[in-house]
Amino acid sequence: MDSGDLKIEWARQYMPVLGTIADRFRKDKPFEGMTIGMALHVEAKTANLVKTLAAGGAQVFITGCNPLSTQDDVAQALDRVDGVTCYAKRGCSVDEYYSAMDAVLDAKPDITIDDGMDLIHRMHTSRRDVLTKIIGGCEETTTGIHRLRAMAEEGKLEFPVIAVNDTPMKRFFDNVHGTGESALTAIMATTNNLIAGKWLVVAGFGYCGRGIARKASGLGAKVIVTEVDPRRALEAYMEGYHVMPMNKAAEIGDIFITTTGNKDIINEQHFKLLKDGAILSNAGHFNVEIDGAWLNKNAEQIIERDGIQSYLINGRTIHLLAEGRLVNLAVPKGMGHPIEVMDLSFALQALGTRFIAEHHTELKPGVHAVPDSIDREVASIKLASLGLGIDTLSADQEHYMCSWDVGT
Ligand SMILES: NC(=O)c1ccc[n+]([C@@H]2O[C@H](COP(=O)([O-])OP(=O)(O)OC[C@H]3O[C@@H](n4cnc5c(N)ncnc54)[C@H](O)[C@@H]3O)[C@@H](O)[C@H]2O)c1
Repeated sequence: MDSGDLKIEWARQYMPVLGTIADRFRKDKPFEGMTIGMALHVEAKTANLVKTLAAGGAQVFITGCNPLSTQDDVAQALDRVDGVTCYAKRGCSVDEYYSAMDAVLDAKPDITIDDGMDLIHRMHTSRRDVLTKIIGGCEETTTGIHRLRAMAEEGKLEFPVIAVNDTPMKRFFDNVHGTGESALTAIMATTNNLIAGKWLVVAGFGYCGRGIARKASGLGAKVIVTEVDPRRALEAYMEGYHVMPMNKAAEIGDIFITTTGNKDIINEQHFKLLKDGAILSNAGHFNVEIDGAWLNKNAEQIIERDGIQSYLINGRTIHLLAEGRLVNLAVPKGMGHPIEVMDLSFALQALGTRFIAEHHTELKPGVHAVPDSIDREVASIKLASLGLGIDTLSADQEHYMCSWDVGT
């Protein structure tokens, strides 16, 4: 086994839910004769999802969904798996990135699996030739769902897509615990900085921001939250965090993590306020949350280290991690989410893909929720793998929960 195979095998040991589903797929072959096109972060956990779909009879074609998140040894190991072709390469140019997407689309997929909606966007613009065969898709992340909903509202989305991100089993674990732990792990591994005692600014108190704030606070950071939603800002305040606008936080923060899914969160006006040595990072999907283009254009000097660009501005140095791309995956030491978390998210992807394969004729073009039965099934398999039991509702309790006639 080479390093890529060893990484995939390491992850497999901690993915009992996906393992259970792979055993079922091996028996039932739900994707026999189908082609699945994927654009996901190509690393060891994703490789196990790909192998699960191939075990179900699919021909799988995959590329990356970010130029910096591919692990080349894993991509090569995946390409050697029967029924799998992998085009991903770390550090590819933008042209190479889209050529690899086109190579996936050349395979004429029946089903797509995206993280950020780049495949689906391409199919609806420059690659409309592949729309004739497609039966549906699955989307992994918040930003991809935002884009899909915007498309659907304009009547532009031409096939059904399952919003894997929007289920409790994804948001409560992947976004909260996955992004929370892995963003901080990546920052610590890249900078070798102490978190304890630092002012750590979290922009956006959504699912990801909550996880980052909670875990940073557990490590001893003094957490500042910036928000635009008054309810979420109040929630952050009640959790014990400092709440303020970014132009105030910019003067105080030592480490910044943006996770809004929005653009220009830290921009020119904030760069001018930052302390010398401030560390900026992004955990949102696209590299638009921190205005790196302004820094590249206006810095008096730029020093490149592995995963860190340091910019000299007005006599102060500002450090940007991973070019502002999602820090937990794009820094050289970024491992992405912990394996156990992706076991749940990818179990949802695998069962969502099967749902599309079996029910696409009943689904209209648009964004569809993951059926609640699938979400519960993933939770139940995970609980069983942990050896944990829970109670069940009695018939009397079920009746009580659905009735209105019993009062005080
Ligand atoms: N790094 C990862 O591995 C990973 C994992 C999951 C999701 N994501 C990405 O992280 C981003 C956030 O996801 P989420 O599930 O937490 O979304 P969410 O919608 O739950 O939270 C986003 C929050 O940002 C706030 N916000 C928007 N604009 C803002 C601004 N200008 N200033 C301050 N706050 C602002 C919103 O009010 C909201 O509370 C998305 O881009 C998503 O795709 C990344």
